[in-house]
Amino acid sequence: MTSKELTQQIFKKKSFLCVGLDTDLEKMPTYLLSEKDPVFSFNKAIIDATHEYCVAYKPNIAFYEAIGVDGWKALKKTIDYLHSEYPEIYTIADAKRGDIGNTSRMYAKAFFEDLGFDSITVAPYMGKDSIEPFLEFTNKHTILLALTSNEGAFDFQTLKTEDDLLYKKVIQKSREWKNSENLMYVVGATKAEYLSEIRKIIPENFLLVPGVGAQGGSLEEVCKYGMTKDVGLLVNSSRKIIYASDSSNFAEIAGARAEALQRQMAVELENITS
Ligand SMILES: O=c1ccn([C@@H]2O[C@H](COP(=O)(O)O)[C@@H](O)[C@H]2O)c(=O)[nH]1
Repeated sequence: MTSKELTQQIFKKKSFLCVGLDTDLEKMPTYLLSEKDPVFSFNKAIIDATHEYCVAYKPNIAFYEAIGVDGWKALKKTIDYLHSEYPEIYTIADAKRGDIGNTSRMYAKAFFEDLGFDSITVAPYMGKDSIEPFLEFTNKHTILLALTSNEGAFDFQTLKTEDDLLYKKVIQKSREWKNSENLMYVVGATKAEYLSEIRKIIPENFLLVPGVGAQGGSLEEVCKYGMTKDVGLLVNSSRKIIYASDSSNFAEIAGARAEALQRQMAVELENITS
């Protein structure tokens, strides 16, 4: 999916919500555990109940890898289900990959070609040749970790270099890479006050913003500092939506949580269209 098509979906659905599919056998309703594929059953129920209110889903690959082959099968079934039932939905593999170029190319093939995700998150630490293999893919996005939502982001990302903070250097440098128009960036909602500075460097790129919900980030602050005239935001919430309840109507309650966030987003979108 292109950025333009994603923006069209955002205005159509009045939502820039991304629902995180961080599916954990220990957190889902226990009655699902007797199903043949509990991870897929849970994901399907969440997707069916929330798809009206969001434009993207972001399975975090760690949750699938953690349960081995069954996890990979459930991930594949989930992405195939999205492609067949809701092809207008944007998909993000939150995999945080990146390696020497030869290996990065294999990661890119796995997530873009085999699984068919629209985008993947990558770590910038290994530099240009570790990211460019991902950027070669047409109509696919590579989402670079810029300023993450966790406390440890301050260990390295905000270190002063001779001319700028490290995370800003990462963003600036990435703009020189081949096919850099295919880049998006991760900026944590818990770091919303940094967004105006970030927008000075990348006024137009999409930002994937995790951290609203369980991590306490504010949607209003993210919009105030990070929203562009074309929106330019995908705001993710995982646990607060998918584990809103562990009763038999968990999906309905997740749907209500997603709808509540979508309504706040519709108000924010009014501000840029009126
Ligand atoms: O900076 C980052 C980068 C990625 N994440 C991921 O997003 C979700 C957030 O989940 P919540 O339950 O809404 O807190 C999760 O998959 C993280 O690994 C992030 O939080 N921060």
